[in-house]
Amino acid sequence: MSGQRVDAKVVMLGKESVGKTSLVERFVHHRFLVGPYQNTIGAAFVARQVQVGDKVVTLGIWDTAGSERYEAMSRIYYRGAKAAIVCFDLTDSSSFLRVKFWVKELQNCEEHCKIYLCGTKNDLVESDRSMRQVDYHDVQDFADEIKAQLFETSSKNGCNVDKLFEKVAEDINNTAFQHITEEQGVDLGQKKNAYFYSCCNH
Ligand SMILES: Nc1nc2c(ncn2[C@@H]2O[C@H](COP(=O)(O)OP(=O)(O)OP(=O)(O)O)[C@@H](O)[C@H]2O)c(=O)[nH]1
Repeated sequence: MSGQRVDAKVVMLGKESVGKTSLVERFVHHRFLVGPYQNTIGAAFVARQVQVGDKVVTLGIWDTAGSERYEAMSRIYYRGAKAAIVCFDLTDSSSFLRVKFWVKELQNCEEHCKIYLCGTKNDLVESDRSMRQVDYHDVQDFADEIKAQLFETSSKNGCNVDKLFEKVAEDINNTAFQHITEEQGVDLGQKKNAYFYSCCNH
């Protein structure tokens, strides 16, 4: 396996303005863009390599438009995805309702796509706890129910952003390795647990 490359499609989903583009910007370009909010039209693609042990995993990331106007198009982008990062804004309860819609879609149409829940704009709730509109326990219960991993991130200060994408790459690499090993008749006996990454400050 040494030196083998693994390429995988990753899709960003979630209501408009939850911060999908900002997450990708932070991860790929290590920056947070300030200025007037510009909604994504259709989708944008970017690729970044992540080192996982001695392997390189290339994540091909589709950043979809959150506006319901583009909903039908988003379906095109999650087709064949190995991972979906389903985002919600910790300061907007309606964005978490939208998460449930996307999770149902993925469960019905892309059963092999691994789901990651991502609560965004953690910096806002860290600076003022009254801004939190999405209860942590509700999300964790939902994540457990769908066997998803949960992250709370801030693209503004970078909290947990690399961890999220690195975990995606690691899981993709493990799955690819598991497939190869299973083809070779070896049982890895792996069991993955849902878990949660809280804020960096804790
Ligand atoms: N404070 C704070 N603001 C954020 C964060 N992430 C995004 N924002 C802001 O939220 C707004 C929307 O961010 P985008 O990344 O464009 O959201 P999006 O989900 O890609 O939006 P669509 O393209 O419409 O689907 C922008 O004004 C960002 O600056 C964050 O971590 N912290």
